[in-house]
Amino acid sequence: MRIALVGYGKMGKIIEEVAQKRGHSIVAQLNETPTLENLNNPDVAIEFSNPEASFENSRICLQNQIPVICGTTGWLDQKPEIEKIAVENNSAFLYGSNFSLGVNLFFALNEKLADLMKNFPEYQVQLEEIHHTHKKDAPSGTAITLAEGIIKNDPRFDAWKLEETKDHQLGIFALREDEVPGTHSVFYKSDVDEIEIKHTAFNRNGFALGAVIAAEWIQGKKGNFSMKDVLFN
Ligand SMILES: NC(=O)C1=CN([C@@H]2O[C@H](COP(=O)(O)OP(=O)(O)OC[C@H]3O[C@@H](n4cnc5c(N)ncnc54)[C@H](OP(=O)(O)O)[C@@H]3O)[C@@H](O)[C@H]2O)C=CC1
Ligand SMILES: O=C(O)C1=N[C@H](C(=O)O)C[C@H](O)C1
Repeated sequence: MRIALVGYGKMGKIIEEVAQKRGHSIVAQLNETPTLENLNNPDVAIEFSNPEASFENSRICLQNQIPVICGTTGWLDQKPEIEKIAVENNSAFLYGSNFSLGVNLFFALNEKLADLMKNFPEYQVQLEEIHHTHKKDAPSGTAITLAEGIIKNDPRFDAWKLEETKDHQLGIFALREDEVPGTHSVFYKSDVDEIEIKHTAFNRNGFALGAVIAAEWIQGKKGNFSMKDVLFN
């Protein structure tokens, strides 16, 4: 497979290593807006750039019928629009707030736990994410997906907010520490005890492998997808 890396920073470089080990060719390493020329005729674009650039990068690829695997977080208000562009151009788009297998299993566990806990209001729910100090967005995309998973299953909540849980708003503490690759916890705390589920990434390799597996999976497909389609269907 010919892969264009749109965003060649910390993630782009690890994705390159993983993709080459799996026999793929890297045909573009871009830290600028993609064009038909600099994309160099890829089978897929893997987009890990920054919140300001991501929508435009995906738009350009999709309008040229290049499928996009997008891992950039912090631009989600524009997701419905990019999904419309994917369909209108008969192309394919897959967004994942987190591409690691472990986190996608954690997402499923989080939803099951939220469904179980919805009948026990004595437990206060709180989310926490910890990331490296270079991270541009807060809360993390992964924490937002976790919050959405709880809101979907527990009618006590209808929105998320930064900081502490209050009334119908589920709280997310976003902490920034040194070089932490990504740690996410969900706490259910009562007066007498606490239940905690936690995912800790040791490095970025799991995110990169998931993105390459998604790029392999999307070949020949049309429409909008998520990692649930790749891993669990
Ligand atoms: N979904 C997932 O599993 C994961 C998602 N992420 C997300 O991926 C994104 C990137 O993370 P990370 O690699 O750590 O960040 P980095 O800052 O290390 O890399 C981002 C790269 O994008 C480049 N860039 C800047 N402007 C553009 C543009 N217009 N078009 C293309 N590239 C551009 C930057 O170049 P320059 O430095 O020259 O500005 C930089 O090299 C973040 O949003 C992060 O949250 C991260 C890990 C896992
Ligand atoms: O910026 C990062 O590094 C990460 N971003 C993603 C997010 O916002 O959830 C995924 C992972 O946690 C690392």
